[in-house]
Amino acid sequence: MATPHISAEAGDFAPAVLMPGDPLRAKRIAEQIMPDARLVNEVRGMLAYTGTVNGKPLSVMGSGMGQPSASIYVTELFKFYGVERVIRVGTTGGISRDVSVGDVIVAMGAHTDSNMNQQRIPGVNFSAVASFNLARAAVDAAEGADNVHVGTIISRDHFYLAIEGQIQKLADYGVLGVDMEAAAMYGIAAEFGREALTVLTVSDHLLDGSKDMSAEERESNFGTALKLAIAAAHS
Ligand SMILES: O=P(O)(O)O[C@H]1O[C@H](CO)[C@@H](O)[C@H]1O
Ligand SMILES: O=c1cc[nH]c(=O)[nH]1
Repeated sequence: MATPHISAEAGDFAPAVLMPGDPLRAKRIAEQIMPDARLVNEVRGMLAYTGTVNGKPLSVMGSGMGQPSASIYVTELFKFYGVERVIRVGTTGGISRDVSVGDVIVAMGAHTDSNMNQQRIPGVNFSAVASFNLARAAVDAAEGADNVHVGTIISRDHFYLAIEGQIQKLADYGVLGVDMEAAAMYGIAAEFGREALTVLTVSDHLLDGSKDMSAEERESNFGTALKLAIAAAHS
């Protein structure tokens, strides 16, 4: 079997899939946590691996950047490969003054400026929320660490467009950070009755850029987020 974007065979994916935006980060994660990892997709360079962690099956696959790209892969994983859980493992720009570069955010809900979930239910502003069970497992695995925050983020379509006053207002509302995929992933999980969670490492801060990570650090500083994501995947 194959889909337009995934060439894996039926059964090639584990029930839980970790999804970083960058396919090369998927490769690094797979090599780091699964000595038995095997490549199951490379269509369009969107690398996916399946192996085991502590004897339990797990897959890792890139989602690409932005809600349309992530939506294609998450939909195909749920619809054609029987995947039950996706856990996004990504980077975020900090918004709240309570979060610092290097901290981790467990995203319970994702506001968005995108129209993707708006199209789902006529007349409804869809609430994009994480699986409570996955979030609880991730938070439990954090064991009260004070650099792990739980709350809302915003999934924006633009990476660069700055709208005057927007970030400050989001901070006023307690929004912890920004990414570009979570809201759509949560919407697709609701559509298919499956589970999704997003665990993000703060790579930069939109209100204070003095400690922002380098591009290289953004790709390698995700140890805590990975630990929480694996705990959620296997909960
Ligand atoms: O680090 P990843 O997972 O790619 O996540 C963030 O980084 C990308 C932008 O640089 C967007 O995909 C955003 O959501
Ligand atoms: O979407 C994102 C992700 C990381 N950092 C940002 O500033 N924005």
